[in-house]
Amino acid sequence: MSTASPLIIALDYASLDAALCMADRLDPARCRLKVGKELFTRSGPEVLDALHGRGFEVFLDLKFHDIPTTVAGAIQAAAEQGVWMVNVHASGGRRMMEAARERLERQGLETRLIAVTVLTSMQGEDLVEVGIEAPLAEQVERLAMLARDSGMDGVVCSAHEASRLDELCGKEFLKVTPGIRPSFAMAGDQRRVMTAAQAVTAGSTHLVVGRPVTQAEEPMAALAAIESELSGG
Ligand SMILES: O=C(O)c1cc(=O)[nH]c(=O)n1[C@@H]1O[C@H](COP(=O)(O)O)[C@@H](O)[C@H]1O
Repeated sequence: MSTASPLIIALDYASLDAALCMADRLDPARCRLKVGKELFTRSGPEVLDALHGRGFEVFLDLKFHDIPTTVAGAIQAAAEQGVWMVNVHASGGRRMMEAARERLERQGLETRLIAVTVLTSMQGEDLVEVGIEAPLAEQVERLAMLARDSGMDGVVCSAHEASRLDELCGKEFLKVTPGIRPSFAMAGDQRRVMTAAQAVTAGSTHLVVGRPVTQAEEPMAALAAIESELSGG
């Protein structure tokens, strides 16, 4: 099932059963789901079949970062499982991203391909520690433009950078933003956070939401509260 909702719920669980339990409480007409490293490493492709079978579109978030041939092969493998979106780290560089794009095109695969700029858990001082002296916003812009020029459909960025990336890369370029904290939720380990409504106003095209929905007593009620924030309610 295809949905017009910008919401992507992160199924960050340690077991297939726990992930499917949550999926069964959500509605594929009102959100997409994200499968990340922990769940996929434990369950393998079985989780993708199970979620597709329930009608969900899936963002497979494995953030590949390796030599170009290895990443191109991994992206092909992901796309052949029928996922809606996959990602790489933009810091893997132009040749890596171009190889991934080329492989999808050669195989006629339509999975959306995006690149992570700077993780939303990072701040300027974290970048300095890994040898990047540029201000965080500048580093995000640099990686987003490199991603666009290397054929990516969009980027993962925080909502704080979305409006600038709208100007630089255009509206069509996807801005997938984690670090969404509805007015009722805690920031936790996230550093660059915004509410869903603020993020969409800033130019985010898709919003990744994990714990504010998955740890809510009533996940669909939490999702409905976010929808209501989005529609100005
Ligand atoms: O690629 C991602 O999805 C991602 C990139 C990023 O910069 N920051 C980030 O938090 N994420 C993911 O977004 C989700 C956020 O979950 P919550 O913090 O629980 O809402 C997690 O699954 C993270 O792995």
